[in-house]
Amino acid sequence: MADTWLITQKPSFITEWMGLPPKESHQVLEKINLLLQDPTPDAKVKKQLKYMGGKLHRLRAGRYRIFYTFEHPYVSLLALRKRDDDTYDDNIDAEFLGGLDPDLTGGSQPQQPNWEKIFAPQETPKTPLPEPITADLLERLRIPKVCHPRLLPIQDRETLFDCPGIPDDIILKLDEYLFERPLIEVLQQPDFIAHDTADLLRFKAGDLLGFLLKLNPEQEKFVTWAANAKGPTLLKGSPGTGKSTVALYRTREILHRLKAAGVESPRILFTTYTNALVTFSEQLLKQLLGDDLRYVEVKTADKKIGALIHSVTGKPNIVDDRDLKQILAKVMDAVMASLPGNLLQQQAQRLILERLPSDYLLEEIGSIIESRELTTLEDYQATSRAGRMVPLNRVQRQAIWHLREHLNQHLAAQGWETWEQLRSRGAELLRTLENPPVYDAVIVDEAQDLPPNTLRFLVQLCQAPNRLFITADANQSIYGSSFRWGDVHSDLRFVGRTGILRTNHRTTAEIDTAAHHYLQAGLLDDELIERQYINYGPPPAVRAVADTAAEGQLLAQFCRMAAREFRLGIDACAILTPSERSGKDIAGQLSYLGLEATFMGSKELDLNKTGVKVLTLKGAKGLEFPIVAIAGFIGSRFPYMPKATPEEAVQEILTRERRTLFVGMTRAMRALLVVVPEKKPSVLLQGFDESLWNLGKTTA
Ligand SMILES: Nc1ncnc2c1ncn2[C@@H]1O[C@H](COP(=O)(O)OP(=O)(O)OP(=O)(O)O)[C@@H](O)[C@H]1O
Repeated sequence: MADTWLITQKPSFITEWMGLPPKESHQVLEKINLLLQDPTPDAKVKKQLKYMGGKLHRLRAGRYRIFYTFEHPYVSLLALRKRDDDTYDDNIDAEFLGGLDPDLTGGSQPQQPNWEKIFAPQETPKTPLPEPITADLLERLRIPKVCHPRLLPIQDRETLFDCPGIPDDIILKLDEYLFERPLIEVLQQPDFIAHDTADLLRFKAGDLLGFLLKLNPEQEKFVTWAANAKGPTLLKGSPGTGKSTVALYRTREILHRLKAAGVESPRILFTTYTNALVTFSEQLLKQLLGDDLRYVEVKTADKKIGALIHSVTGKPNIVDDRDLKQILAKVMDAVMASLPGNLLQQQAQRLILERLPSDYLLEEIGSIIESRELTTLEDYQATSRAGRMVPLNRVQRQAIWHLREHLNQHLAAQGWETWEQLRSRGAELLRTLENPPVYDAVIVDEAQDLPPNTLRFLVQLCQAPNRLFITADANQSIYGSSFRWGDVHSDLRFVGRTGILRTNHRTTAEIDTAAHHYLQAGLLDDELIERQYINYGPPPAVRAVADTAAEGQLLAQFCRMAAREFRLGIDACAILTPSERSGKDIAGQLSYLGLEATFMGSKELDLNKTGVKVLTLKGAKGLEFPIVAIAGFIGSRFPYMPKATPEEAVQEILTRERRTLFVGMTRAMRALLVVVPEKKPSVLLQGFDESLWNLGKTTA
């Protein structure tokens, strides 16, 4: 029996095909059908070329050439080119290749956009369009009619990019069709699966909304891996290796398995870390599952805990940070007056309570005692406090325990509780409920920041440990300093079921390498993992600015020029800031400079909004943007260091904030700029290695 072949295609291939006139479009499709019967070269219609180590092939379809590769079961459609002369076959023009080296099987890099050009643009000559924009073409590309009057008169590329009132995705689609993308850039695009040419036709007619991403082999493995084992599965990997993507596909796989096993209405919980990620993941799951999304609940763990407590014991009353600090100040006298032990011990306890700032004390109580559900002083004395850099001996821990008791009494008297206490109450409630509202499967994405009590809650929500799937990257942990699976739950033993993804699909090798080098000082997970890349580009850049006005100008120029240089729209740009205030200031400044920009708090995040998105560094967790600038440090207290913070705690804060910056850097897909203050930059904004970062002339 003949082999069965499936199609994968690049997004630019689809646009090129959709733009063809009907006759040619049909002809190309017929040729693809032939290709699916047998993609091997015949030296006539199908020919093997010398590029990509002999993997690149071309197929003739009238005046068009289809460039493809194949490896069973996939025929991968890369590009469609109109060529009139037949001499083209073996010696493809250099422009089409865009720097692809015939002798190399991989590792070729596209031409690098030039940073100096981005920061000091000169007037560029107009590039005429290779063919006119016609109503027919716009129809074929399914560009809405309202846009036609503005697009039809355009004759050059620069005017196309500056066309007011036309959404970026439309401009980019037209540009993609009109200007051939060099093959080396095409190769960096993801592959999408279309089972057959009928799928392509359905997509063209608007009956199919999108295609599924083709996973790489290691990702494919973890979609099904250990699904029938006894315990849970953990998937680790650096940023951008596709952990969340695999979690989504695993959800689909579990759903299919549950249905195949006769579960009529499966219930799956998919938890993400932030509200923004809930919206994002829901959209992706909708594409993947269609109507079956109704079997999956997407929520943050905190929402789930809050809802359960609300339904069983009534609405929780959470104390806010300011009130909590006030209560701490209020109870301190009574705490000092009632310290246990002999005089010497009391003196030592008094000293530590005076020495540690209130933030540190509250964090110790919240993230160590409450989050770990430590209920006795003995348990607290025995706990490892990993990641906390101020060492505390037995007597000092006793002081903190004593403080915690007073604090809790006071909170209880007011009918208040902290988030940490609420999470513990949620976990406890599940343990005691006769019929806990469990799920058939629980997927936990970005688990590295979940406190132990929350993880326990989620473990208990899952009917069977083998239906628990967790993704995590300890180096991206920014909320807590400590992260040890062993502390968490006996059901969280992953021995033999821990997978690691190595290929970064998001960030270019240059940005990711520079970000990891920057992180080195704050590394939590020192397991050496060899990283592999799909994308290459220019090194990230650092620029120093004297004041906020100069910063605004620089950011506006960077966003405009980088968007153009990378053939992306301004929508592709994000600016990440250390605080909401600096984010709002920058958004205001960019708007003043004529660039559409919106600050988005994590609750009002709308990734479909046009213009530059300005977010806090923490709010950007788990998200990604093609072009990223990290800015807003002038006049901001970054990193925030409470007064009189002891030296060891300073180190702890610096390490954590270094990870925050690392998370921000690794949100970038193609271009990254870090803007630092010229005067007195924090130590975290110094020491960028010039072999990895473009430091420019203006850098401190
Ligand atoms: N096989 C693939 N082919 C093409 N693109 C991919 C593939 N796998 C993942 N991607 C893309 O890479 C990007 C990063 O994926 P994803 O968000 O799943 O990574 P992650 O490991 O969860 O990252 P982080 O830990 O930073 O949140 C996404 O744009 C995703 O669509």
